[in-house]
Amino acid sequence: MDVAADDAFDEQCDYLFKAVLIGDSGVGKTNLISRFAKDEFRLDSKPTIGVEFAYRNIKVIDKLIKTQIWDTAGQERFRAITSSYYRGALGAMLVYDITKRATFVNVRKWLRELREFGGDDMVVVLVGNKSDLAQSREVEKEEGKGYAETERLCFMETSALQNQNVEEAFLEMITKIHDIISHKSLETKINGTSLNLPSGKEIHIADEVTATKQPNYCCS
Ligand SMILES: Nc1nc2c(ncn2[C@@H]2O[C@H](COP(=O)(O)OP(=O)(O)OP(=O)(O)O)[C@@H](O)[C@H]2O)c(=O)[nH]1
Repeated sequence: MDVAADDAFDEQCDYLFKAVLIGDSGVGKTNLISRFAKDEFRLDSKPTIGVEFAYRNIKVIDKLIKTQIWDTAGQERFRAITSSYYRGALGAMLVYDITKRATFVNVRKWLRELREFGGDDMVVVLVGNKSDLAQSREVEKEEGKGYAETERLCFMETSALQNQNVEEAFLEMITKIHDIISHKSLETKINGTSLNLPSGKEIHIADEVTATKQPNYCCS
């Protein structure tokens, strides 16, 4: 999409979603985002410091959705303030490296943080990245999948390097968020309150969809 087309999309977009990536340092968060947002990959990428953003515009059914994707450092000393990182996020990708067991063990720690600071309706996708390095695998696919099922998360193995399942993982998350938003909008309309902003756009952030307490959505 060129800049003019991007501006036109902004004018017409129905939803703005915020999504965050979390996981240990070096698991490939930055490269997953740059693959999805710009179709780029860097073998020599440096650790993220603070927070970075990327955007991707897509159409889901009849709605134009702009997704703002937040990337922060896996390393504690470079991390942004946790509560503001999660604020307003409707989706999260929790990433581990299939060749480093410690990054999978730490998924539990990241999930605790996410459940403490994130919204209750947040769509969470557990991602085992670097599937191109299957010969050095330390976490079996079934183990990742099993853990995701236990915790009611979506699950996918990806390779940012080979561009495998990256689009699918992000689209799974965005489509699920869209489903929840559509459901909530319907509920709101039935209850007689409009979510429309003065501009006529329905810009959704977490506060508008966390009215009821529910567990995180899973892929079933
Ligand atoms: N083989 C392979 N290498 C990858 C893949 N994704 C990322 N990498 C490499 O892994 C290293 C770390 O990638 P990053 O994307 O910077 O990792 P990160 O999770 O953002 O790291 P922090 O910013 O420190 O939290 C880089 O050398 C990447 O080139 C992948 O799918 N396959």
